[in-house]
Amino acid sequence: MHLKISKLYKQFPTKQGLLLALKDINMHVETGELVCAVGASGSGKSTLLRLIAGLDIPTGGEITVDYEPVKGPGADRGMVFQKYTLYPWMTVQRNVEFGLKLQGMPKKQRRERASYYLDVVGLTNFAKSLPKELSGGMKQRVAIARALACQPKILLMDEPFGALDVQTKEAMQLFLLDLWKRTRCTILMITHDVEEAVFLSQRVYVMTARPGTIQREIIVDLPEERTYAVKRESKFQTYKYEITDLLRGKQDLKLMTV
Ligand SMILES: Nc1ncnc2c1ncn2[C@@H]1O[C@H](COP(=O)(O)OP(=O)(O)OP(=O)(O)O)[C@@H](O)[C@H]1O
Repeated sequence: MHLKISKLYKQFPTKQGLLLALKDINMHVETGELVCAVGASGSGKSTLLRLIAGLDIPTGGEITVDYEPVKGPGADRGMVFQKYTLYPWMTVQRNVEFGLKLQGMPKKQRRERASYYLDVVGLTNFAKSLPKELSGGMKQRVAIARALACQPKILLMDEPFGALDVQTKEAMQLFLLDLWKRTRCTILMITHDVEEAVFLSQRVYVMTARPGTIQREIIVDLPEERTYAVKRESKFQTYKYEITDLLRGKQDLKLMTV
């Protein structure tokens, strides 16, 4: 798998005129990587992910998956959003099967595939439950199982843990790292949480706002085996401060001009 984004621009028409949401974005994700794009509100993170997912069209530039230009949504890219997007009237099992049903997969095969991924996310015992019977973290695990069930080349995650409380969020980060290690899936995640980006990634793209650009690519040279203890290491803190300073840079400048 090779995701490549070249000279990507996105403009939106607004009442005040054209708004440049993304400017000259260049990035890539390779097979088996877990990469985060981190940025403040308005840096164009969601816009970027929507363009990669094929839910919107760029104003300029190109996105390719395995050298094929993205022209619309496709099963090769799985999405997990911040807000739970499960169908409340369907059981957990049916929710996970839904995408496979749309693809026309026969019933027996999709039952087996969904059961497999429910096991991967540790929710076999909740297959018959309704989403309302699950905690926030469990709902996100169902959403991840649903995306993985379609066996995408890359999982695109839009602030997946943003709506969770601090403890659940930390547990879900460890869950994601463990899942990534077991399945070796390729993940591009966007987040505004610097600590989350450093904790999860091998590489971090730092985005700044107005217009949204990639200010820096940072290779996170931390042990692959990450536990909470990593967060206390001075190297972890250095990455965190470096990224926070990059994000703060523009804000300080703005404050000085007010
Ligand atoms: N459909 C749209 N029409 C007009 N402007 C838009 C549209 N979508 C996004 N924008 C603008 O583009 C910029 C980037 O928005 P985007 O939601 O991608 O940022 P973000 O980094 O994901 O922010 P947040 O973390 O708050 O979700 C913002 O200024 C936003 O107002």
